[in-house]
Amino acid sequence: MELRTAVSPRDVKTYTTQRLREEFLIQGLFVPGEIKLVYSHIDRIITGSATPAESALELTAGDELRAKYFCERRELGVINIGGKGTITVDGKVYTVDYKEGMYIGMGTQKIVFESADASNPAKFYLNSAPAHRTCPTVLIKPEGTPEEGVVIVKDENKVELGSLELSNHRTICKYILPGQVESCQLEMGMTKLEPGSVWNTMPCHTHDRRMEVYLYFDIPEDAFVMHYMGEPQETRHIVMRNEEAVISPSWSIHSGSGSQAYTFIWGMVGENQDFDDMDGIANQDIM
Ligand SMILES: O=C(O)C(=O)C[C@H](O)C(=O)CO
Ligand SMILES: [Zn+2]
Repeated sequence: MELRTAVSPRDVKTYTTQRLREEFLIQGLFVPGEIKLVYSHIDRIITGSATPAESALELTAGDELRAKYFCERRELGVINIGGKGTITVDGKVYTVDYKEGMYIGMGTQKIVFESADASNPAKFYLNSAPAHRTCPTVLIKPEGTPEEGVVIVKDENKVELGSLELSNHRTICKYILPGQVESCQLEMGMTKLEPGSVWNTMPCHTHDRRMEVYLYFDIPEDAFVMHYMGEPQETRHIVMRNEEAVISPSWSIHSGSGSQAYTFIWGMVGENQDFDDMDGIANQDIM
């Protein structure tokens, strides 16, 4: 498991492009046959991927957690951005299709990822946070019919924002947050830019109560997203390619503009679970 330490905004504003990328950018996700995990000291979020190919992949704690199993003291959010797969949770098999997700509660001992078709592997994106109690494990579907152990994202948690005129027309789909799926601190969801729109999270905001990680995807090889970070008056950028993630400290803005429309998954952990608890920054005030 790769370890990333916490950083001060006083230092970050002196960083070069390369240093910013070393500190905040997560590359190399979704390698077939591999689990990749990045442990950040910032609210102790773990960001990663499980991409089972010919054989199953089991999520293990690794030495870094000093735990008997990964979820001994942790909760886990998963969203699949690849082909159909299964996640076996303490022996119960869940089929998780493209853009479906799971919340896996603290205390789960055995988590195994498999793809239905090794030639079109599942790409399970993972966000994990320390947990203090066990919340129910559920499969999360953006659409469909509720059933035992399966939660459908409510219409109220599919929020259309922005406009084509402002180049930020997008839909936020909230998978894990209070009133949708119960968790200890993790919030997770997906935002899709409409064709012709390129800006996410603009006007931008910070929320010192929570850190955030973005995974950008649905980006063609010759396209990119300019991710903006930093204190509102000390903005910096990181050039992001397809299926790359970026760690956003709680003091940092986190916005992006792409060379064309894209989709991203956001995950937050920290002091509260109030999605709307944001400190907006007027466009006139960023530098
Ligand atoms: O495009 C957006 O706006 C978002 O998706 C905002 C993120 O969900 C976020 O930053 C929540 O704090
Ligand atoms: Zn945010």
